[in-house]
Amino acid sequence: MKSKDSTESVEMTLQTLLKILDHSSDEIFVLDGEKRILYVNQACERHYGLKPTDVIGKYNVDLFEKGYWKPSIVPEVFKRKKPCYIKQQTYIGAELMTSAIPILNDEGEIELVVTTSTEIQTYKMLKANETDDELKTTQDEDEMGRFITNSGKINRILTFCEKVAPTDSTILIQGESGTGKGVLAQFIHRISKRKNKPFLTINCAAIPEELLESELFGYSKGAFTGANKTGKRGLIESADGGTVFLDEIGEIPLSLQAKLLQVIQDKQFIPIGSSEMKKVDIRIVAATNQNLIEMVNDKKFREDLFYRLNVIDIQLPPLRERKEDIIPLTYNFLNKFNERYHESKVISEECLNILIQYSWPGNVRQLENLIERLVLISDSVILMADLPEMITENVEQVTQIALPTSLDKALDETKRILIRKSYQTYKSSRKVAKDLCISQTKASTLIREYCEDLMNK
Ligand SMILES: Nc1ncnc2c1ncn2[C@@H]1O[C@H](COP(=O)(O)OP(=O)(O)OP(=O)(O)O)[C@@H](O)[C@H]1O
Repeated sequence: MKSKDSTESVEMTLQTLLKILDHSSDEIFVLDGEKRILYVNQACERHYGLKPTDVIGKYNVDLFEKGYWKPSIVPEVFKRKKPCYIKQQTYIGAELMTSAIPILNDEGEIELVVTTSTEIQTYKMLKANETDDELKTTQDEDEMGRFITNSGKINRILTFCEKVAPTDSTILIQGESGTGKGVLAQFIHRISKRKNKPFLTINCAAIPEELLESELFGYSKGAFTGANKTGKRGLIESADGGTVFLDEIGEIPLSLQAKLLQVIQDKQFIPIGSSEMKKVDIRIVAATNQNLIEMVNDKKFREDLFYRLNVIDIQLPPLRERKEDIIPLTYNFLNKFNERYHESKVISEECLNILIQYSWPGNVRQLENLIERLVLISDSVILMADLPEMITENVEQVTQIALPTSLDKALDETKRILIRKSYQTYKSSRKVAKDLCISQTKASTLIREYCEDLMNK
């Protein structure tokens, strides 16, 4: 009797087995002999910001070429047909120790490769002799210009940046606050031929008007009372050969705009108090969350400067218009703050669902700040209850799709959420149709079906 009980207790269904694999802290990744991905467990989401369903069935090389991880262990294991070990870095910031074990068939050909990846951070946290400073420097260097995204829109922008980065054209990045304009500027610098020269940033809104000129252009000795006796190089001169990122360019006073125009047009300027013209070789990337055209119309921004800055214009969409980025960014920040605070917090699926639904008025910066706070205040698993009310009160109740019981139900729920959100914003079937790229007839039918309670509000 006793032995039957114990046999029963170890009997496992496929579902139980999959559940066990999904709860492994390590990533398990299985390839077939054609290097196609047969299986990956949930850890995949933590490491690459991709759901297992986005990965299974794809060829390994296709994901590798998109840059989700580097380097690849697969060519080596297929070549050697022996277990291989490697250190990898994923594009959302996880560092992995990966082993790949080949399983051979009777002919000695590779039938399967089972790859297991462990986060190195777990070991780093145990290494008491490693100083915080050491950790931070390597991390900060790695992070510079890494633009985390899973969005088609952003990927098109990054491809465009790859085309324009090698030129010296001035670039204007427009987008709401916190969308990543600064990160994009660094990305452009990092892939340009100026990458080994300085990348210097100045926030035109953060420096008082009277100091901005000397910060940008510097001054000669004795230029004004209180000035440094030896004079001072400005940011533009210090960045010679590199890139100057002028953040919040809309705030630059009219009085300085002509001088900036001269730098862009003629690559030269005169420091305060000097009579000597200085030559510089810089590329300017500017950013703003203001409507510069309106400012030009209101005579607050010089038209000639606007056209000079706007040679290449990039519009960075807000986070609510690229919700596919929420998961990879969340895991990226989770990795970053877990490492910074020596924690190993994980996030629950219901919590992730709420983050996806929220509209993020403060964009990526708001998400980053929230994840930092959650890493500090939550227990080992970040739960919905840890989220601030401001977020939970402003999302649709979607917990029921966290674990959908069927594909139809999940699709129906997604449709309901999208249509209600769009209708609440636009209140017209024509605009909803445009917003969701469907016909107006279809929009009207869906509004009647899902938004009855909102129609007379
Ligand atoms: N795609 C991204 N990948 C990783 N981090 C990002 C990304 N986008 C933004 N961030 C992070 O979000 C924060 C805000 O980004 P950033 O300062 O570049 O935004 P911004 O649009 O320049 O904001 P502002 O207009 O207020 O200056 C930064 O800490 C940045 O590291």
